[in-house]
Amino acid sequence: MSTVAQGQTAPFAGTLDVLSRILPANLLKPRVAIVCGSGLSTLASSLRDVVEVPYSSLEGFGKSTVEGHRSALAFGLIGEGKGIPVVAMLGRFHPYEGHSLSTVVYPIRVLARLGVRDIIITNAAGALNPNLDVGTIVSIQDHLALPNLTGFNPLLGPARPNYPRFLPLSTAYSRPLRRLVFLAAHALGLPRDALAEGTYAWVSGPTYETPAEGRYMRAAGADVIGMSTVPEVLAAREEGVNVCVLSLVTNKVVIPEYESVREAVEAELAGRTVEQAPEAELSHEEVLSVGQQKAGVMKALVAKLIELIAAEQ
Ligand SMILES: O=P(O)(O)O[C@@H]1C[C@H](O)[C@@H](CO)O1
Ligand code: HPA
Repeated sequence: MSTVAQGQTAPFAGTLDVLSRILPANLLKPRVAIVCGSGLSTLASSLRDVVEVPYSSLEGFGKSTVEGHRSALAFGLIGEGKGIPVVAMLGRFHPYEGHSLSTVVYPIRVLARLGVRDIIITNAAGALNPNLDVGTIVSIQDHLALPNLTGFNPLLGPARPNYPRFLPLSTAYSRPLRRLVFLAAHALGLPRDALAEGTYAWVSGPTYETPAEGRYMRAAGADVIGMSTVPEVLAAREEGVNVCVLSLVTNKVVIPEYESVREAVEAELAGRTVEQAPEAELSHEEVLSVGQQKAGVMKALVAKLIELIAAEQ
């Protein structure tokens, strides 16, 4: 198995050939794709007649090395009767794992070549917006990607025939799909505050934000923050696939008010005590455990959304 270096010709023909030999005809042309975020692989348990294909058998695919991410594609059906053919990525690649941006987005380009028209990209994210509680699902309507703006963008490279040189992103997050997300939540009877709308900030990780960085991204207009998704969105849009992103809030980003230690020490020396907020630290274990606990609602929402997408055809 080799991954895709920046600027290298991608091995699509080999990857598609392997899939065409493994998959039965009714699963070979998935209509919708799901990308499962951290702790969210169970989203694929809505699928029936599943055929799993390990990434290790697909040329160009990397290996997910992050806990909470598996390394396989799951092909299956959702819904009654003949069912809707769906493919789920049980694990994604992040640049912080050492993968090139070309490897990060390679599976998205393969899914587009299989015929996927709509992609539902999920992730675990921290809330910057203080009104968002842990467990809330945020339907993403826009993004803020400092890495893209400063030269870390998966679309960098020579112009290619049949691809736009300058991809517009003002409508990257499909309004028709966002409408269906809210209709799906309604159909499931979810409480109003279970689903919000907002802007996703992409950071490279693997460090979590400092308080100052959290304040900065919030002031810049982001509601949630995470280390994935945006490269996949760009590749999907470049391939002409409609994009829906759902973020599960797994934690509130630690943004304490600025606290002066000097004032605390001066108060202490003067015999006064000053209340200081307890210090808190985020861990990936916390992200995963919240993701796993709250995956049920996300799973129901994604399955209902796919049914509504199919019904609109
Ligand atoms: O793959 P996602 O974006 O769901 O994973 C999030 C971001 C980091 O990879 C990790 C941090 O805990 O979870
Ligand atoms: N910051 C960045 N990435 C994340 C977070 C966070 O708070 N939570 C889950 N992924």
